[in-house]
Amino acid sequence: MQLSDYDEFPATLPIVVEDELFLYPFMISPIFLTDQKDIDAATDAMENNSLLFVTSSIPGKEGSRDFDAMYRVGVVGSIMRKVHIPDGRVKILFQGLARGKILEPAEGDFNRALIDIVKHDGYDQLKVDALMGVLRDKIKILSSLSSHFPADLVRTIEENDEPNRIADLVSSMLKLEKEVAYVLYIEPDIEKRLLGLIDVVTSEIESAKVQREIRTKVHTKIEQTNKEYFLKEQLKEIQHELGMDTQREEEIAAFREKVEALKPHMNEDAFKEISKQLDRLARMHPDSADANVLQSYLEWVLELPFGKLTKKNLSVKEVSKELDKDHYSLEKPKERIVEFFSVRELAELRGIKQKEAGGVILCFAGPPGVGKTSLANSIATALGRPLVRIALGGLEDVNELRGHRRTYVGAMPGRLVQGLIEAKSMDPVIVLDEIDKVGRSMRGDPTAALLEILDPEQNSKYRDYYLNFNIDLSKAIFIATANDVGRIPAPLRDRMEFIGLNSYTPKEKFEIAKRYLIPQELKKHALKRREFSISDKALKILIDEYTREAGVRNLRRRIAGLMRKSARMLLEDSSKTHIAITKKNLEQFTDKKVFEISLVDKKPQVGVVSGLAWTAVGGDVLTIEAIKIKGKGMLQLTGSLGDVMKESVRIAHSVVKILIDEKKLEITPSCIPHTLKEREERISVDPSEVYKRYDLHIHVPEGATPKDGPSAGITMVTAIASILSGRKVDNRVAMTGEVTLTGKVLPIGGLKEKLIAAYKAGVTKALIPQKNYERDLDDIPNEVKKNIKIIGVSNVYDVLKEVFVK
Ligand SMILES: Nc1ncnc2c1ncn2[C@@H]1O[C@H](COP(=O)(O)OP(=O)(O)OP(=O)(O)O)[C@@H](O)[C@H]1O
Repeated sequence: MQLSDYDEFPATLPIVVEDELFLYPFMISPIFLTDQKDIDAATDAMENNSLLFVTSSIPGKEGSRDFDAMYRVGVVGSIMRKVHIPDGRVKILFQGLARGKILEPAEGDFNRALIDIVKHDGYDQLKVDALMGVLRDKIKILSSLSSHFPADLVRTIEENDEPNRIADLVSSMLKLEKEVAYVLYIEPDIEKRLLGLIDVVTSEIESAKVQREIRTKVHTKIEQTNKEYFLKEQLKEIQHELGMDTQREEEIAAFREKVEALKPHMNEDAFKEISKQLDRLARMHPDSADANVLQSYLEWVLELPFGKLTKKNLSVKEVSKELDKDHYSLEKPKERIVEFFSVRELAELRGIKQKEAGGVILCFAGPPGVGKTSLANSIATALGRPLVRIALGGLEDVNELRGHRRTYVGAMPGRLVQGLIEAKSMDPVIVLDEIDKVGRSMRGDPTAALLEILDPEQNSKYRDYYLNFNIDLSKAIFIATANDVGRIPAPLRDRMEFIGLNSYTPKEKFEIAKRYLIPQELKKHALKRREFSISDKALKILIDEYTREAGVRNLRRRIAGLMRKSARMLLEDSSKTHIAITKKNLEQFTDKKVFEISLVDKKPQVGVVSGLAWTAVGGDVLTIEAIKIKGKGMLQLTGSLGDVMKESVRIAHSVVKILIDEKKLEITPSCIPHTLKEREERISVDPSEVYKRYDLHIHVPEGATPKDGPSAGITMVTAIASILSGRKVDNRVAMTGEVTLTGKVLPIGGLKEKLIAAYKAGVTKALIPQKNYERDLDDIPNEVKKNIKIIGVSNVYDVLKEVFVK
């Protein structure tokens, strides 16, 4: 349809209002109609084969089809095609023919109005040509800077002479805001219109230049990102073509299948959390960082042994059998363990829950290598449960135990949860190794976390921060190990039942090696019994001179070393069928000797005394040294002594002073430094002058090792008494005992360790508090009792009677 088909204007035409586009004559544009009034107007125009008037809505009034919401001047044109789209919209292809103007709205169900064609004013050709020249030049510049102006459009502008048409074309390409576009569109004076357009194009050029500058700056970066983006997209496309992206769907489906299978075994809380995270993963872009985090979360949680139990009933008989099978001696600890499990078995038989049965935790306490972990191992074997070992000593952060929240970079579940996963069962035996080392260098509050883990009231709802749901730990059996019970935080200590393990005597070590370590190591080294042997003498030397330890860990290593060498010799020389290690050739098989405990000095000395000490790694013999320097009765202490030990030296000093005052410790005049006058005039001096005129310096060697405790009391008394009285002390006598100001001797701890150490150091006589003598002597190995004369002492007089060389 042509405009000329309408010879009569003004004419009443249906009106369509366009909310987004601003149309110009001579443009062919698709228009989507959603408003019923627009659809009706277009339908009317099609049915009546009439022209259509299309105008834009006034900014801010989009959506309204009232007359005051639309611009008065628009485009008269015809509908080339009309299509109904399935979603209810109607699409028309509209060809603009002329500029039209609403003269007067008309009545009707849809918008109609009396429309007239807007005629252009006449113009000065010369001026307009000049303006058009300027506009064309500007457009050329703009097209070189911006992709909005394609080259063929520039050509059309060059070839066309109709200024209004060119103005329409340029306006349409500039994507002007509606208001600006409308002002230029309705301008009747073409000169003004062209000038307005030149202004707009000039400012467009400026902004295009700035944009270009910015773009060059960020160009390299964007280029790189774009390159990666496109490569990734291409890769995805290729994967899609090859059907490889179904892999992810399969992965999600596999996760879902697993979750469903585990659902009956997990609590509601867990199911909800896991399902939630799985749904999130399914919605995520597979390459996003979050997707990776969730993926590993799901991999972890679905490994948890939900609902898996070993199903074996507790049997004390088996526990006892296993303990005997793998351990020599240790009668008392074994007995205590069996008693502990008897209570549990009884409670189980009678249907009493662990909570009600008291639910205490076993703790094996003793020096390293004496079989704490190995006892726990036997318990696990007897109960048919897997063993999980959690080393608390190496932990730096309490969240390593409880899990890091998922938002933390590199987050993982806590060690306990990892342990359950490793054990593949919810009721393993969990060994909390070195519970006494907890909390000293850790971030967070490990005691609180451990209390929750160990408390049967709370551990059925144990929450790991990473999992973010509760799990039931109450089926697991916890066993703690510690070197020094005193260092376990008090609240934890209250929950535990301690089973003490002590250092082994050389004879015990010998038996353990013969019965257990050698056969076990033979197996590990693929050696047959007839291929390797070690004589008893050689084994004894190995124990005494090549290891220095409370337990047998290094001894095991030494034996393993012998076997490695033997295995090599057997392989290298096929004529050899047997390697025998004897006292003579032992040195060729092992490296340097380490003397276990240095032997005490056999030579009696003044001011040098052997004291017995207990440490977390076993007993020890400490030499205490005292010297006197002329002075004013001051006391100087060195050797990293703790406060309690310092106090006990002061007490000892006072006790000796009183002994001197009461003439219980003989001070010969030669011990006292006399003045010249006293010497010349032979003035007799009171014995008390000895402690007034001498400063004392007390030192405990191995100065870098911290020492504390009151049990060196009688040793200090001896050292001070010896130095002041000038009497020699028999160093083969060693002693331990706290001393009071009145000279009484109080009992001490760790007696067994101390006496074993004394025995190893070649001590012949040991002075111990009378109370310990009466109470603890049964625990001391016979081997020690046979070789050392043990004497109970109640006060310092008893001590001094025994120590000096006559
Ligand atoms: N009485 C024993 N009978 C047989 N073997 C023993 C005995 N005591 C210890 N062992 C062996 O000594 C080695 C060290 O023991 P274990 O690892 O249990 O020491 P531990 O007390 O747990 O030390 P730590 O405190 O350093 O962990 C083990 O190989 C164990 O088999």
